Amino acid sequence: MTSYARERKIAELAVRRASLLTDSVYHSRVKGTVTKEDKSPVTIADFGAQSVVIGAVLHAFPNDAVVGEEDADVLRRDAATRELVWGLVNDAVKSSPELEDDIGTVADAEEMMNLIDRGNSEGGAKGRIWALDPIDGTKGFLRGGQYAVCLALMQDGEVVAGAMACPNLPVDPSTPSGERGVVFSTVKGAGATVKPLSASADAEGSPIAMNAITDLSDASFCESVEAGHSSHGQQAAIAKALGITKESVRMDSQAKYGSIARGDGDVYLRLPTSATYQEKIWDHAVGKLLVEEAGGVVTDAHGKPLDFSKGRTLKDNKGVVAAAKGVHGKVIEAVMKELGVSPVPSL
Ligand SMILES: Nc1ncnc2c1ncn2[C@@H]1O[C@H](COP(=O)(O)O)[C@@H](OP(=O)(O)O)[C@H]1O
Ligand SMILES: [Mg+2]
Ligand SMILES: [Mg+2]
Ligand SMILES: [Mg+2]
Repeated sequence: MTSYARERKIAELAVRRASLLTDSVYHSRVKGTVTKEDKSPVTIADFGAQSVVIGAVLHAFPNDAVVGEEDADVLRRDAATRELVWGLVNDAVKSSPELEDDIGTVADAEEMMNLIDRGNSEGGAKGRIWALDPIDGTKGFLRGGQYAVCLALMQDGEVVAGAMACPNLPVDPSTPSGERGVVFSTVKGAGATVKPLSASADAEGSPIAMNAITDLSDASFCESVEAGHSSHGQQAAIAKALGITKESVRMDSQAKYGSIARGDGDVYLRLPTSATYQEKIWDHAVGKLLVEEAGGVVTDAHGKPLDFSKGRTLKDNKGVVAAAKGVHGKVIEAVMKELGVSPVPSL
């Protein structure tokens, strides 16, 4: 049994280095936004972060595969955008020379594009495969909301370790106007931790745990900001049926998983808005393990475990429901009722 301690450390260093890059773009006027074929946005920061993270992973584990959200097609065609991204990547690598032994460097723009394209694994049920979302919540990133740099390792189709940087999440949830920027990390069976992004790379994280609630009347739930990503209307109806009285907390990205994992909220609902959309593995891999390791349960809207072994998408699942162990069953019952489906026999 491997402890995945090194994988956890490398993942943390990788998302930290990438988040320096994304944070600099977040605070800059130039976001270099391009619209993808599916009409969703991607920015120079998404490309830069994908290159930095894959460079780090492959420096430490050259034989591993990566499923990354982005590819370098646009950068190969468009020299101006390529140069902008290369400037960011070069700065991020140069600003952390002490990390070179662990996570390497990126030599030039050509290597940068090749690294981005190494995220082309088809995923699957065999071997070591990393799932990477260089910026999860790109719309939030552009709007000035939450976003996250998300990385997880899957072994034979099961998520076993990962790290997630959330540069805009308050370090202390009770002081939202205070310092921002945290990094979560986790290994299956070893718990989950959080620490400020400002802490040194070697600093120990603090263990996190979900609120161990059994009664939902005092619970709070979170959901996407984007109404197109999950059904706000159905989620409101479910919350009402469960006796949840607090307003939903709307937040972009897998920061939602991090928030409930550290007890800022209790339930994350993501009910599909379309019958055909397939959730992407990189939108859920690290978040799911963080919640489980903090004492929660994560399934799809029908109560089925999320199956990461099916390729780049969770094609056998619909939606996501994450909640504390003591209430997850009740939440699923309410979801099924709202969706008009009968519960699976195991529940
Ligand atoms: N119709 C849809 N249903 C569910 N998720 C969707 C969607 N269209 C896009 N997404 C995903 O929603 C993610 C953001 O989730 P959230 O709304 O929780 O912030 C996006 O990640 P990116 O921002 O990495 O592209 C994208 O992959
Ligand atoms: Mg995207
Ligand atoms: Mg995403
Ligand atoms: Mg993304």
